[in-house]
Formats: sequence, C-alpha cells, structure tokens
Amino acid sequence: MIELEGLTKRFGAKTAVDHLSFQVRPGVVTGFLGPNGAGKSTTMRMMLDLDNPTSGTVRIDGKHYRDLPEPLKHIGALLDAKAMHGGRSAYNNLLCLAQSNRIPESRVAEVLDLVGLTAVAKKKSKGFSLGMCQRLGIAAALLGDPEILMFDEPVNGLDPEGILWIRNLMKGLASEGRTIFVSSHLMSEMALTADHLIVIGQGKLLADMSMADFIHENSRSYVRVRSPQQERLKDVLHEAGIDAISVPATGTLEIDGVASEQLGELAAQHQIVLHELSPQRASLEEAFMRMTADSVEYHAHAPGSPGLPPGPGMAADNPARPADVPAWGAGYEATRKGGE
Ligand SMILES: Nc1ncnc2c1ncn2[C@@H]1O[C@H](COP(=O)(O)OP(=O)(O)OP(=O)(O)O)[C@@H](O)[C@H]1O
Repeated sequence: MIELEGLTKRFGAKTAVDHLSFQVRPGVVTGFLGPNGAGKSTTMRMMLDLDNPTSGTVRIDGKHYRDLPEPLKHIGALLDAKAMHGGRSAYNNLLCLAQSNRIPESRVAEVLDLVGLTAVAKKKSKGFSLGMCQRLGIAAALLGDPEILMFDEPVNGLDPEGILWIRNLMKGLASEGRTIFVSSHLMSEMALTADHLIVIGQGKLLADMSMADFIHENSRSYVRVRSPQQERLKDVLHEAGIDAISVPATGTLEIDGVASEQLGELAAQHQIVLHELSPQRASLEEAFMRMTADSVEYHAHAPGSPGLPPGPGMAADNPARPADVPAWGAGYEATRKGGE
C-alpha cells in the first residue's frame, strides 16, 4: 500500500502538489489522472524519494522510501524510459540494478524474457526505439519482484500489441494482490485497465473513487432515439412529461433520465416507428474532461487567434470546455437534477 498525507511540493512561487492525501491499495489497478502540469510526475517522484516534499509524507508499506532496506524488492517504478545508461546493453543495465539491490543475476534473464527483450539483451540500449526503452524500463521495475509497482505513461511509444501486453501485465499483477499505480493520458486505455482512479488538478485531489462511480458521477447518460416520425414522437413524449433534446446534426432526439425500455414501449403504444433506440454510456474521456475542465492549465487557441472568445459551442468561461459540458460541480448537479 502507498499512503500520502498532506503531500505538498512548491517550486518557488509554484505549488505543484497541494496537500494531497490518498491511499493506493493492493489488488487493483489504480489510475492516476490529471491534465498536463497537474502534478502527477512530481507526486510520483516524491513517492520514490527523488524529490523532497515541502511538507507532508509518503509511506510505502508503512515506511518512508529511504527506510526500505532494498527498495527495488518493495517498489518498482517506470518513470522515465530514457533514464537507462545508453552505453550499456539491456542485460548490463539490469545487472547493475540487480547487483546494487542484492537480486540474483538469474532474475535479469527472467525479466528480459517477460518483457520480450531476450533477443536484444546484449545490444546497447541507446539504439532502442521508445517502445523497446519502455519494455526495458518495465523489466527494471519488475526486477525485484516487488509488491508495489508504479508506471508513469507506460504505454507511451508502444504499438497495439505492446499496449495489450502491458494492460494484461498490470491486470495480472494486480490479481496477484500487488499494488499497481499507473498514470496515462490515454483515456480509452485507462478505461480498460484501471479499477480505481485518483484524479488531480493543479496539484489538488479532485477524485478518489472507482472507475464506475467516476464515470457515473461526472457524465451525462441519456438515450438516443431516431425516428422517421420525429415530430409525432416529440409530441407523445411531451404529453408524457418527458423532455427531449433535438440534435439536428444527427437527426436524433436525446432523452435524459428515462429508461430505453419505457421509451420503446411508449413509441409502440402510439405505433411510432423507431430506427434507433440506444442508451448512451459516457466514456471516461468525457467524464475526465468534464471534471477537470476548470483545472486545465494550458489551453490551445486556434492558430493566429490567441485570446479570441471561445468558438461556437464552447463555454464562455473556459474555451477548452464545450458549452454543453457543465463545469465540475454544476455538471454533477445538472446530471442529478435531470435524472431524478
Ligand atoms: N523542477 C521543477 N522546477 C520548477 N517547476 C517544476 C519542476 N517540476 C515540475 N514543475 C512544475 O510543477 C507543475 C507540475 O508538473 P508535473 O510534471 O508534476 O505535472 P504532470 O501532471 O506530470 O504533467 P504532464 O501530464 O504534462 O506530464 C508544472 O507546472 C511544472 O511546470
């Protein structure tokens, strides 16, 4: 288990990590999310004693990192895939780490095999592609067979086969009861891998909850209906006290807070033909955008138009947020009000 209490890091006037308190528990994959500059890497560096906190503490299985007798046997981490010594072979990079942590040499060949690098074990790592470096960094993290593993952007540079491999690896390690903490900007991948989420924005904790709860609480779920008798359907819905939003771009209606079964039966009672009746499940990406819209530090503007008002469909107070996506807090309330 990893435990953070009041963890804070200031760089001059900049507060990168702001009183973070949370626990990363064993047996599940915990995703670590936040917009660019939110403080994820700084937090992970403090977990590994690579940066000193301004205040607060991190405990790894109850101890400070520097009090762990052989740290690699407790916690393995991939932070920077390019951090290996480029002039050494993959094998020798791992051997040095093994020797300084009293790990038997036989483990080096084992982890190289596990990450699929046996064929290039004797090659210097400076010639490795980003994907190969990621695999070597993962091999280093696994070297001490630790109970806790931390990966910063582990799928960066991996091809689809590599992405699938790391996903299954993390899930497998978690199912063995290990603690797995992983950051990624790839929301679709995170949605497939993590069971629990820690979300931060501008160094502060925004969410600490299951993946399912996070998506449920931060997104709008609705039913999409398409009918050649749309106006008639709208009248029927209106008579039944159900609000429907017309979406001219797709020629559909969107209905909040009513089950698709109820809508289908209502249409059937009035002999209205439906071409589509589909409950829309929100994605992690949508939920993440909604929650962090107000903590995004770096906004892109259209080329040549810095500072221009938000484009059509974007929020007035935040050009990175679509106008129909309420800010955090307001969004939650709107969803709840619509659904109750
Ligand atoms: N050594 C440093 N000196 C000064 N400021 C720093 C330093 N390291 C990080 N920062 C600042 O702290 C903030 C958090 O940075 P950090 O790299 O932890 O964010 P992040 O969530 O990992 O971002 P990204 O997703 O872009 O990798 C940023 O504003 C960054 O500029």
